[in-house]
Amino acid sequence: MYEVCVSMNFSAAHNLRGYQGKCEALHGHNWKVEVILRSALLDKIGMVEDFTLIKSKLKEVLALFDHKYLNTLSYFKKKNPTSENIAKIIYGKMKERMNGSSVLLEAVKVWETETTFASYREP
Ligand SMILES: Nc1nc2c(c(=O)[nH]1)N=C([C@H](O)[C@H](O)COP(=O)(O)OP(=O)(O)OP(=O)(O)O)CN2
Ligand SMILES: [Zn+2]
Repeated sequence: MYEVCVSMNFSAAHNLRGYQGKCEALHGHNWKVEVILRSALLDKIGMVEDFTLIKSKLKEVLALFDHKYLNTLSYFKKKNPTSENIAKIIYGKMKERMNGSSVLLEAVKVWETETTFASYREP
């Protein structure tokens, strides 16, 4: 089985409603997002999928969040903008853009700090 991964950053502000602690207040992060694709087969030029293509899709998706106050976006009106929820939204948006591909979208990892990440994959 082959895996490829593309990572990219976005910067945004958020606050976590109902959080008992400092994260309830408005603050920001430079999130790092990793998108991991998996395939048993390679295409005829030896790739799972071209990094360039994955990067352009991910860039489009992360533009939804970059330099935004996440709590004001429709996705986070009811749900908190946690790394878990962000990972699931990015997963869905990447999946839409991979429609028809034989390659599996294995997981999306969202690093909030250098030492903490949340990931989402389909069951
Ligand atoms: N499971 C999750 N836990 C937390 C999330 C999350 O998205 N998922 N988010 C936060 C806050 O966003 C918070 O800003 C992160 O705080 P923390 O990890 O404490 O980050 P710091 O850089 O401030 O770390 P220090 O070690 O305190 O300097 C919290 N939890
Ligand atoms: Zn935070």
